Amino acid sequence: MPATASAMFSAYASIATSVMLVRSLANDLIPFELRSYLFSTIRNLFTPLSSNLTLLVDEFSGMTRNQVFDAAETYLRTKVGPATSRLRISKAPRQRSIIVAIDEEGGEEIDDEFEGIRITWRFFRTEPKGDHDRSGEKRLFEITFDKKYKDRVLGSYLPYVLIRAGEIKRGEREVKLYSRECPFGASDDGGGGGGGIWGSINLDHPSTFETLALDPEMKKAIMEDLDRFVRRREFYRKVGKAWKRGYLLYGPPGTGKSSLIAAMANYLKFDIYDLDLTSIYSNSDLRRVLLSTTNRSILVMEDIDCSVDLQNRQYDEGWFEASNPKLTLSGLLNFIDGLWSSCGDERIIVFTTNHKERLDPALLRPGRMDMHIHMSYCTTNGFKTLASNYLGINDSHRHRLCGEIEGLIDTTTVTPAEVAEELMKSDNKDVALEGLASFLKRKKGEDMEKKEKESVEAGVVIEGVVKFLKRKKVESVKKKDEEGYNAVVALEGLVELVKRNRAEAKGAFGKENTIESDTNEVAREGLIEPRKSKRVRRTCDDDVVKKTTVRSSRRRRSVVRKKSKRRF
Ligand SMILES: Nc1ncnc2c1ncn2[C@@H]1O[C@H](COP(=O)(O)OP(=O)(O)OP(=O)(O)O)[C@@H](O)[C@H]1O
Repeated sequence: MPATASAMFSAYASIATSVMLVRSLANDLIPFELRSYLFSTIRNLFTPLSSNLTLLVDEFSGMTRNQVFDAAETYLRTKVGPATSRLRISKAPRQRSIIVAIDEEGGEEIDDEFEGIRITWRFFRTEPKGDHDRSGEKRLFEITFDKKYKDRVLGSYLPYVLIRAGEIKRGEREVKLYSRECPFGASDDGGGGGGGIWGSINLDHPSTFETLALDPEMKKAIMEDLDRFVRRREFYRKVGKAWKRGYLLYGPPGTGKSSLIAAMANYLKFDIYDLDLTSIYSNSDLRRVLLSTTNRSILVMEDIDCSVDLQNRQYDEGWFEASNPKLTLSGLLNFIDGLWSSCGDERIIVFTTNHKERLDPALLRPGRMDMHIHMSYCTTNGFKTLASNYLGINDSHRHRLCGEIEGLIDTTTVTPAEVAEELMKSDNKDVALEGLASFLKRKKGEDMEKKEKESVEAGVVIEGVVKFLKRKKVESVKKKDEEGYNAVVALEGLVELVKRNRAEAKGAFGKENTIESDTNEVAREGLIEPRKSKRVRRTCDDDVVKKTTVRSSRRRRSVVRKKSKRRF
């Protein structure tokens, strides 16, 4: 027995030595490529041929996220079948619905079928290979299917997964409100929007176009404008314009500017980036912050007239800007319609102001802010919407006080916020509407008192001017001073004009909601035919004054010329 064991051991030793010798000879004599080929041929001889093909989907593609991976995560949530044994659920604070996802740890397999092709998805992770491996843990999906369907899976199935994932995301999407001063510091969804510069929370603002107290025509116009904007990707590309749109919302405080922005975001499911310009110190700061916003978003700059002193355009250009890297108007304009504006798609920019007249004309120039929306004091239509929202009162169930209230609203400067406040005071319709009616009567009294006071003050000033002019006219006639006389007559004309405008303005409250758009731009956008285009402009008190001024001063000049000829 021992002799046999020793013989076996020596035979094994000599075989092992020969194998090692052959191997080292093969390594030395046969090139690497030929060796691999031989080994794989031998291996294939003993392995049954697989009819399956496996695709690997990494989480990252270079430095950026792999869109197929992200789409698969979303898509597979809807593919949970009877074979699935573990699911992962989550809900971030303020998120409305529970998110169900496949369990990444359990190596779950999910079967899917597409046009008769059976496809199996499997999720797995790869651990870093030792301390030297800097790539860290990797997350992957494995997609397995019959090889013969390779083209259909790559050409039809995967694009379908991408589209479906987009639809699912849009359907369950929560609108986010991003702010640089967000108390949560980072996005509460763990999502990457904002690149760390912005923090976000879910936008819980319930405002919608249905709840907004606005003129129905104006609501329709804004909604149509938004719809047209989002479906015009190809149009913007064709005409060589950045895919963005600017809205200027102006009007007194409490007329619904912020509510309209929330309604727009809820309607389009666009995130809101709320930018406080006072926290921006330089143009490069602005550029950095704006570049970290995402597509399909609304960038809001509220109270633009008081945010920063953007009036001094003469200092913006040239050496001054280079030596003072502060935030300037030109820096801002560059983002609205300069080269930087083309960075990103489907962007909406909204400026709000309580004082449009204080804005630099450069900001208002056509093409900068595409739509100027006047948010007015409450109108009858506005009241009807609020009464329906707050008390469930509508035209078929009109309250006895509605007529009186509508009459009062027409002649009072009251904001929708004030009306809403009164309507909220009681659930009882009688009590709430009686409260509103007496509030409006009080307000109307105050309005009239204020107007009367202003009118008396202005009247005193005008009378003083009239007396002064009469004296001067007599003096210039005595001195035969034709130039002085003409000047006095011209000034008299102006005084008359002011008087007339005051009378006109007394009747007008400027209460209609209006939209102004540059009609060339409107024509370009295909809203109206170019030949019918004209500047759409109505109802602002200032406009009434401006138009009258132009017309009347022309008339006045000819009257002055005739009169002075007659006199001398
Ligand atoms: N047009 C409106 N339709 C419905 N509700 C409105 C409207 N305007 C104001 N409100 C109500 O008044 C509140 C304040 O309005 P909002 O903040 O939108 O006004 P704003 O014009 O943005 O004011 P500010 O200029 O002071 O920011 C809102 O929460 C809403 O309840």
